[in-house]
Amino acid sequence: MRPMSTTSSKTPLSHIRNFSIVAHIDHGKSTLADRLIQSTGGLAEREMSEQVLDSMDIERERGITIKAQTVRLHYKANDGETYVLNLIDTPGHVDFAYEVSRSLSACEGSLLVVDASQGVEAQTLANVYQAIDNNHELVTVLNKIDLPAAEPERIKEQIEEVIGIDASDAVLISAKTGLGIPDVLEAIVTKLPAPKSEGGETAPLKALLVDSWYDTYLGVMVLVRIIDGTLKKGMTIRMMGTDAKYSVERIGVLTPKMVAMDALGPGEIGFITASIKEVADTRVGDTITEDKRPTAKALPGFKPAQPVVFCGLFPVDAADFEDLRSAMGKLRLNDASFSFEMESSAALGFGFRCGFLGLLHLEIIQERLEREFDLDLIATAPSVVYKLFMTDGTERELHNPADMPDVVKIAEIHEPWIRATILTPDDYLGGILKLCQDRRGIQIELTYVGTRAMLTYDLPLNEVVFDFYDRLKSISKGYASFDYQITDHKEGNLVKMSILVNGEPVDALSMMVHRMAAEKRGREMCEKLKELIPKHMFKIPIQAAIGGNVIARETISALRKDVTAKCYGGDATRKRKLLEKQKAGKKRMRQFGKVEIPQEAFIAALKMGDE
Ligand SMILES: Nc1nc2c(ncn2[C@@H]2O[C@H](COP(=O)(O)OP(=O)(O)OP(=O)(O)O)[C@@H](O)[C@H]2O)c(=O)[nH]1
Repeated sequence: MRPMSTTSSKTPLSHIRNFSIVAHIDHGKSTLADRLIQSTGGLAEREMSEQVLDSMDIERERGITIKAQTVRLHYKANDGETYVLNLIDTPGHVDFAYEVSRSLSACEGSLLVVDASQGVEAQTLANVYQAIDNNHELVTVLNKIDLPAAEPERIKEQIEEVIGIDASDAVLISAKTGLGIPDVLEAIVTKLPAPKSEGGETAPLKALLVDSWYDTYLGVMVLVRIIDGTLKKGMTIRMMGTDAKYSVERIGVLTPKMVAMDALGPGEIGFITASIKEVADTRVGDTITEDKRPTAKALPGFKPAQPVVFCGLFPVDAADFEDLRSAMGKLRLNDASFSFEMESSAALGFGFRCGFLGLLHLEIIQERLEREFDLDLIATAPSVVYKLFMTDGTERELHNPADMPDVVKIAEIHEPWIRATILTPDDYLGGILKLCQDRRGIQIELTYVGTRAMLTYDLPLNEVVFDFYDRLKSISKGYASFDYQITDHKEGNLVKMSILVNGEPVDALSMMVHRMAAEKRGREMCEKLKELIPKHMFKIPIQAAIGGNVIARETISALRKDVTAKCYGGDATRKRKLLEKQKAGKKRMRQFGKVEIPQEAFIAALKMGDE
């Protein structure tokens, strides 16, 4: 007898649909996914947490999806047949484009969700093109038609014009009220193709390793998509990329609750556990086969996601160093794209040099370390990866401005460039053009989508990692959308700018800048630091320098001995306030030689204002 929790497997291919949802952030992907789960009975209403698919707290708070997950739904269609629908969730943010692409490769179709009041945005484009690249069939879904501002007919035209796909039969829904959800389910069955399998269920096993994560109870879990053959419990599998062998312990699907299975057949998606020690032992994109009867040819693999932004993370309190190391180790268990190695800074002591997929990824990790592990951290200026071509013919990568070799030994410095797509209401176009121009951007294209401008710019990533996105949002009052991809490395006239406080270089503030922008940036940094560093008993010079050349300078004047002297003794409240202010200022300071620098000064100094 089989245990009760086990479901029999191997749905015929014709009755399987594997799909993703692609959308711009906030267009309602998670709300729609919840509705689909709810209306197919995957979870009883009371079990629905607000957003079932976004399982991590921070994701929920920020309303973004980070880790791709999957659910298996059972749907009885109008033709009377019951279908298995596998939804693979994809992250919506530009930093995680790589995860989007690997999730898409496990399915045959996508729901393209567009907010019927907002229309096509930058990430709609980026994500839909990725789906098209993966040969996906698309079902267009216009969401939020309950909103008075919804204009489904206009948005249909816009989709046809901008994306170039037929949107005449788009499904109109409100994921919020549930309107139109049955039509979405029906469209998934009738418009998206069933998976294909050349070999069928008796062929040698060929499965795609889609994702892996660490579960506290079950250990490493691997999400697989079966292409050919049958994956069974107890089978000895081999990962063709790493040549590692494992015995399959558990097979299951997420509904979204875990349900055990005996086997998975062609076209199916599920997870396995196999006593794999670390997530790092699994390689996303790898082909899984049966050890004793392997498939002849592996699937084309993915290239691993490369960190593109690096920064140093240091504990404010040196005693927290070991805690920081262990917290980072824990986060890495589930996030192989986050890397770290020990670093020591003259200014900040011991910490870690960390690599991230992008700025949002950096922020999320920093926030999780501070919140979940209760650590106070100082982050240094984010840096992109530069390629250094040395005069002796060798090539090396520079992740940290502090490691910059002697300039006379460098022949050329190359920096990464991106191609950015920006969609904005016409009113803000002027401001955005100026921002792109100030950041060394090269305009590639400017077209119109209705009343909105669509801009394509090539920009050095170095100019984007600081606060480009924040600036873009503030210039456009939040209306502009932005997406990018890294294109190539190009030679740049780059120099390392150091900041000296009271004659001592503060290594955590040094950064790579373009020669032409160095003076302006140096001046801004000095001015900001002048505001942010409290007065001391002596004069403090603040200087920006390239090599031995000082390019900007400010001086913080010396403090009068008694801060309350000006109060003439009379006003007691004012006196107390001043003293309190002074006391508060003592918190989270770092000592640099004789000077104390408040932590906020680092963060603020690294965000350069344009105006
Ligand atoms: N009025 C209205 N609001 C909706 C509808 N669908 C979603 N929303 C709201 O739109 C916001 C964004 O919805 P989400 O489902 O979180 O968007 P998302 O696309 O999953 O966002 P990411 O997870 O960041 O990719 C939420 O505040 C939803 O409540 C709808 O049909 N009508």
